[in-house]
Amino acid sequence: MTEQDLLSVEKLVKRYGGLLATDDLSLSVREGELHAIIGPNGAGKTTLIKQLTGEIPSDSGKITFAGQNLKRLSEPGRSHIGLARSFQITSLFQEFTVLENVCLAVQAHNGHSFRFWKKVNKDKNLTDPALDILRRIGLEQRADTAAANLSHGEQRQLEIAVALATKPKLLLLDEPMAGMSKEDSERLVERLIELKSRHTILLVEHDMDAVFSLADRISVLVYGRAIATGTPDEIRNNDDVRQAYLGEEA
Ligand SMILES: Nc1ncnc2c1ncn2[C@@H]1O[C@H](COP(=O)(O)OP(=O)(O)OP(=O)(O)O)[C@@H](O)[C@H]1O
Repeated sequence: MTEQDLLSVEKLVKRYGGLLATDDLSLSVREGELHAIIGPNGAGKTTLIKQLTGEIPSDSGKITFAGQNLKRLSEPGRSHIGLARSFQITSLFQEFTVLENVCLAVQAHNGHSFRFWKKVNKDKNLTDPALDILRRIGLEQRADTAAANLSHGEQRQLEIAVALATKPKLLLLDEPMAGMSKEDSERLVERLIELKSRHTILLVEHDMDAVFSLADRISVLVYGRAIATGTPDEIRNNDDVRQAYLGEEA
């Protein structure tokens, strides 16, 4: 671990019965970078994200985030110190508007309950930061639309907006482009280029065009191990990566 590292993963292990989903994995995310994790299906990307957030326990190894060992920290505790995963569509309040969803997340992060949800879109302490986030993610025109009436791509943007409401030090994005049209993906890439100037981001994504245009560094996971970490050019030209994963695509 170096001083630049916001997140450091050392010799992390997760077993599912006889299967090593995370196999002695070490990697780090530097403050300010967008670090992408790629790898074939079943490589262990989602498992790693879940270990980072605390959704599943690790069998061994160490995760250090912002100078703190995460071992004894619960999922909400990790979110509180700035580790935020973009929420899944299923966790959005579908009948509430876009603005209300983000206001509720701002309110929850400020430590208040959802009791007064009816008033959230009238409270400037909530609407000001929420509208700022919606502008950054490109959803401000949809502020008054019910989440249920958004397109798939817009719902994915709203998930990221909800995660941003927790003021994360590190934003974990697990396949944000999944299920999106090419146009929506390209639009989201533009937004992420803006977001990455203000946030450190760990991105798990199958869309290689998005990964190679966004990432400062890329780690390639195969069978739970990082076989390479480097800049997009280094990864493109790495023979092990080409053989194991990218083939002629790179
Ligand atoms: N709850 C579970 N119980 C048993 N095995 C699991 C469980 N979750 C994941 N696995 C296995 O762990 C390995 C890693 O899965 P994981 O979902 O982390 O991979 P992934 O890289 O995210 O894949 P994808 O790109 O398809 O999303 C796979 O072999 C998967 O079958």
